[in-house]
Amino acid sequence: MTDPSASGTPAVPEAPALRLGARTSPLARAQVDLVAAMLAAHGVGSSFVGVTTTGDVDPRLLTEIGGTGVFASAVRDALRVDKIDCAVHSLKDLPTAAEADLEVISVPAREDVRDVLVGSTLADLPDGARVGTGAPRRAMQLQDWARSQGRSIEVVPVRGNVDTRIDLARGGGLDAVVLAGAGLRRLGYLSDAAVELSGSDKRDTVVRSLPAEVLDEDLMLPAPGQGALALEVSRSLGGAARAAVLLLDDPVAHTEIRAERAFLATLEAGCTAPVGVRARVVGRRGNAVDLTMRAVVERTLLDTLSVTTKSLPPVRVDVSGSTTDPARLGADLARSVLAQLSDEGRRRAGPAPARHDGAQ
Ligand SMILES: NCc1[nH]cc(CCC(=O)O)c1CC(=O)O
Repeated sequence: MTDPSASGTPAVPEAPALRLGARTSPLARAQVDLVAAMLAAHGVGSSFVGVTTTGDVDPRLLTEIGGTGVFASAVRDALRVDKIDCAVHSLKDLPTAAEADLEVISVPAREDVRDVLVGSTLADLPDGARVGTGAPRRAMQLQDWARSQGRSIEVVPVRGNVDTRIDLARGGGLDAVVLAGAGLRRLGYLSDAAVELSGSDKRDTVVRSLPAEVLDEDLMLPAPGQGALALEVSRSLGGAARAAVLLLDDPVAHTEIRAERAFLATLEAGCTAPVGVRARVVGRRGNAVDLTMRAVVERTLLDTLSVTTKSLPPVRVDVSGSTTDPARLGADLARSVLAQLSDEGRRRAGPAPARHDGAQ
């Protein structure tokens, strides 16, 4: 990370020193450092401008603060008043609605998209284990896994930055917590070594000296956009500054998040919704990409379903195809979920039963 006074002359003299804005949490800082290093590799200097957001100072659960984008809005305001040239967001925290004056122009290569259980491996979780997460998506999938294994898990709502949550699994009364692997890796907290144990290949995964397990996507689909950064600028940003930010775009990551976010937007759900989805670019033919998509959605997503369905397994859907418009594939997949849910809702409500009893 370069500070403006220490950044010196950029290797490309005409390239601007970009002011990168983000939250001041350790993870947001690490993400800005990463972007600064990518820019530096292209000879572009940068500086960090920290922004305090409502999400950082409000101690309530994110699902209670309500609305989406509590982390993003203050950083966006810094773009609007020209305090920064480029916002560095965790893409999964960014609302899907487009902003009239701002645009995400670059999505760098994705970090690990998977979630990680920290504090215990799955196999070592005791029955009735207390597992901390504030994300309905993670709670839904943990409970679905427990149900399929004939085990029980108590999901405990938690929040706080990454360190706070890890500490809850270190004598904080919880057996484990679930965190995004991307955040843990960016902070340098996750070590994941292959070890040979009696001929079989196992992994010895450790997070800040606690046992951990990277959760397979079959068990835990990520949040839309998880593991990706969004580089957002003003629509009026031009010239060398815009060109420098565009250098960091990764077409594979950008394609995947277009499909995932279209899925979320079509469900009209936000970043705290019980929705997991993963799009994966598996090939490319001319203008078209081959995409596979899998998603999991809680059955209570539509109001037409009664809360008693909460104990039912979530809806799982998948699709694959060759497309020039990844957002359409994501939207189509969401519509198939909505059709399935409203069908079930109608069946559950049923036609009004004909009454022959006692009506004289
Ligand atoms: N909601 C907080 C948040 N936003 C982005 C990340 C991690 C980085 C990423 O997923 O890209 C995290 C922490 C977490 O979920 O454990």
